[in-house]
Amino acid sequence: MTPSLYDRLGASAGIAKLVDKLVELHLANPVVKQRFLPYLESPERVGEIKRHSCAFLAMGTGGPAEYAGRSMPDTHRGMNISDAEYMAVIDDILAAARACGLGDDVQKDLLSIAWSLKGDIVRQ
Ligand code: HEM
Repeated sequence: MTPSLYDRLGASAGIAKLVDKLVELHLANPVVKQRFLPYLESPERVGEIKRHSCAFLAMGTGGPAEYAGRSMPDTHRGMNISDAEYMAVIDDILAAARACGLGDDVQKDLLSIAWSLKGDIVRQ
């Protein structure tokens, strides 16, 4: 039996590393960095967003976590996120996975989760 995506991501420690890398890449990505730079002024909010993102990913990949953050449409409502921004975030997800040494199978599974959420996030 194939291990769950949660286990292939390296369980909670692997997911925390992936989310840290992802935030680092978003802050350097010219297409989306303006969305995230203002949060650097509230480090406690950055910590909360990271915790929520870890729980969201753990919950969606077969892990034990309970996600206590807002729904994806509620989180991204009013941001008017474009297709180009969505693609940039997907590029960062795959680059973060590669930087964390995660293999092609994991990248493919992350990509399909990301695509399945597109309608909840773009132009909400
Ligand atoms: C697969 C795509 C995406 C997923 C799974 C995702 C997931 C999340 C999650 C779990 C949070 C934390 C929610 C909370 O703390 O309550 C969040 C926050 C956020 N996301 Fe996304 N997101 C995605 C795409 C995007 C895109 C394309 C953008 C814009 C370029 C974006 C911008 C933001 C911002 C600015 C926040 C902070 C919102 C706030 O708390 O004020 N996200 N996202």
